[in-house]
Amino acid sequence: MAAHNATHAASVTSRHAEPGTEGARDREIRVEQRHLNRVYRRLEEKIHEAEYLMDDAAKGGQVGTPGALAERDAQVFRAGVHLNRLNNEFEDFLFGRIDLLLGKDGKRGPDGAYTSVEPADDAVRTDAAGEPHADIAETLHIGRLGVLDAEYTPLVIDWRAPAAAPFYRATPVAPGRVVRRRVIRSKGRKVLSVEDDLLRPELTASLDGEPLSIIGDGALMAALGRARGHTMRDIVSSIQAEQDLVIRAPANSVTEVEGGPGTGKTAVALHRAAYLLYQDRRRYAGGILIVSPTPLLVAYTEGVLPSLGEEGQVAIRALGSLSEAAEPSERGGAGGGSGAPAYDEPAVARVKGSIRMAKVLRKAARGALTLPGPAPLTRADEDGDGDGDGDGQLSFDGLGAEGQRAGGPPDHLRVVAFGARIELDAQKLRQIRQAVLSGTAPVNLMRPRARRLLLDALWSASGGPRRYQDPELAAEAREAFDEDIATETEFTDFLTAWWPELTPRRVLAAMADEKRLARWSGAGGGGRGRVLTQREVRLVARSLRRLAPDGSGPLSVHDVALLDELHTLLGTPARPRRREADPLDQLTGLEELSTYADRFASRPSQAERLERLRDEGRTDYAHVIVDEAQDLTPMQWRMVGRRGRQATWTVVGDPAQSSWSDPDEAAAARDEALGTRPRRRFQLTVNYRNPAEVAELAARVLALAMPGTVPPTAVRSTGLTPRFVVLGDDPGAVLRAEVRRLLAEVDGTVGVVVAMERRAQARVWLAELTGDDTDAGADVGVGVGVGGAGEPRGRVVVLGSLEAKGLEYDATVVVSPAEIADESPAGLRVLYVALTRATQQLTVLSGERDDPDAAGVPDLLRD
Ligand SMILES: Nc1ncnc2c1ncn2[C@@H]1O[C@H](COP(=O)(O)OP(=O)(O)OP(=O)(O)O)[C@@H](O)[C@H]1O
Repeated sequence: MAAHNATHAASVTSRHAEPGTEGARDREIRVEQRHLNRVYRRLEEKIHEAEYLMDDAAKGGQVGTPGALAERDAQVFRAGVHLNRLNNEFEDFLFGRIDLLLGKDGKRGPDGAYTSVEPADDAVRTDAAGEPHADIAETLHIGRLGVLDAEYTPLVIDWRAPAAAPFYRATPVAPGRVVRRRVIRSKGRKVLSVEDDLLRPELTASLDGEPLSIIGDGALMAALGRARGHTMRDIVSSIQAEQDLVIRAPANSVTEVEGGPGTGKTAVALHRAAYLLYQDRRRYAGGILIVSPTPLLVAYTEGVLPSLGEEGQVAIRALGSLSEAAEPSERGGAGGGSGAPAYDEPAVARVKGSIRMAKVLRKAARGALTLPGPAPLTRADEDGDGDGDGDGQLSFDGLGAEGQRAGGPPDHLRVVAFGARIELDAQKLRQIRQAVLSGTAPVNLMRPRARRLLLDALWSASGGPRRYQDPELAAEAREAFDEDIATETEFTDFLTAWWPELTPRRVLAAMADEKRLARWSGAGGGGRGRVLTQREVRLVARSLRRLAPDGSGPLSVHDVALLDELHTLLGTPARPRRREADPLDQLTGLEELSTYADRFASRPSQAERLERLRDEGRTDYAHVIVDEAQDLTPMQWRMVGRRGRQATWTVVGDPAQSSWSDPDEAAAARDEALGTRPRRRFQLTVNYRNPAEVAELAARVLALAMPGTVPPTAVRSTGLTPRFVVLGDDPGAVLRAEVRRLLAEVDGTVGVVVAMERRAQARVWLAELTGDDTDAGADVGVGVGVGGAGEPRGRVVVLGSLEAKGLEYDATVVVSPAEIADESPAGLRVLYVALTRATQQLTVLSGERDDPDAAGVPDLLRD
């Protein structure tokens, strides 16, 4: 067995020899290299084993008893998963090591490591001169996956295993058994460097008879100082104690995490997903949803889970892509567009996000049954061309001619049954509709009830009930009557037009009509009970004019929550399943002849399964993680809440960064979504992103935005105070010069944050640096101006203030704080977000509106 996990006997008295010298460093790197070599040799053995198993299983899969085949099936699956994971080339596969004192009770866990957190009473001895000494009893290496040697001794402990927790939790104040914590940086199979933290500086410790070396100043600072790219890195080698508590918190009920900018909330949320999967893979595989505010943040963070070995297990979705109701509908016409490229101004967003919209939509979903053309989809339209050519022209043999002429639903039903004419007039039809709508079922699912009530009414009108005294005879006659009428195309066509199948997009588009929306929001009567004011009605209706009548067209992120609500209110009628016709199938049951190996080969990958779940409109996730939770509007909370009715939750956010103007309304909707589940609250207090100089400036805005809120403590300082520059007469040139200067100063990215309304202009100003040729007049949608690879293209990003959420850049230029602050009632908090994006340097550019002083410091940022 390897020495790395052995109990070391020798005792040593000297303190750390040659601490931090090159000789000691090289020696320690060689030590770790030897261990890494062993790990890779073992991984290669495992890969060969897995390949052999797969091969063997494929050959043997066609014979054997059902039990043996099922067992073989399971083996193959396990081997496949293992092989897949081992084949992933991880950078920093092995990244940590802890050297520990003997555990209190000497017990070991299933992974071979001592389980006790506290050291044994005799782990530390005192020499004659009163100096404490200790022997390192156990050394554990920590990595992205657990690796055991042939004797089941851990070569690497999975970072999520209980035995790895001391690597993250130990502090000099509460070191437990940890004497030395080491972060190992490697690339591929080569160890590049080691950085140590000494957690028991009071001890003289020895390992295998040698003094314990301490190299470097700790890994955290090294990690924080590195240049940023366009994707987030995992923090697995330097998770801090307060973060680790959140990551490993038990997943029952709701885990709420608050913390200021840069405290690692997003990082913690992602690592928590990986931890939960490790903890209980069966429960969580494919069933964790991470909700992010913007597609930019999704793109920024989606590489983290694969780097933690969790590819395809977790769905990360932007709020604008969460609802299938926003997908271009199969039958609802072309040009639907997915995602959320349109932008709603704050005043519009405020109304669309408000909980009051739930009431409006309830009315809209019902009111839309009487919409005029272009008509709803009907059977005549099931050719899928979506042109509605059958609608409005349905001929009911004189049925409802008036309604048809007006382009609305028929208001008149006339049928011939048992040789007699029977009619239902507009008033009767209205009554029936109201009776149906008094139910609570989704509107599209009410059609069967509507059909039944129509038949009841026709039966009554035919005089049927009066004609038969004998109940049995009456029942028989009624059955025959129903069958007669219900099979008439006149009747079925009438029903399709009178109770059309509505799509969420079509109903949303119908809200672009101001008068109609006023009716649906009770604003027509100018008084009591109205849900939206006339002004709000106008704002919403105007914003929806970008949609075609069938609802195709660009959506804003706020529209998506409305569509999702409508989807719930309308429901999807069950359709008969289409089955690929294969006559042999039914005759012989041939599909049973496929082998287990065949079925394994055609087994969908995790990613495919996840995609399929999404296509099926999965709404029952086992765990939902909400990032930037402070920004969800009440309507978005309802949408997210529907995806986690039975779930446990992790909710991370920072109220001080909220761009939503009515926090109380959002809090109520959040409570509704999370239900009465008990909550566990955590607070993160250290800012790992911003240097102290940047954090100090941002704190001035925080004091204005949320007086009394304590900002997180910045963990490092760069000595570079923020720069202030006045935009002057040629703002484009000033901005370009500043961006060029910063590109020369930092190795990584430069983010330029402007007011939402200024995005197009800023893109033009910076086109020569970003390689973006969008013209100024265009609606820039999600507005990223990232060019291709190379210098400086690909390093400069232009963002609207609301898009900067969650992102970070080596250097940030914030253009006109006043413009950003004035854009919405939550503008100061949005400005706070903009000012907290930089990891190295910050420049603030001021226009006239900022009222800069002689040093160029804008009014809002002065002391
Ligand atoms: N323990 C850590 N070790 C190394 N880097 C860390 C650690 N914790 C956080 N960071 C880094 O700090 C930066 C900020 O982290 P993150 O984006 O998760 O913070 P946040 O709280 O979500 O910020 P915001 O509220 O502004 O979105 C990231 O670059 C992250 O990698």
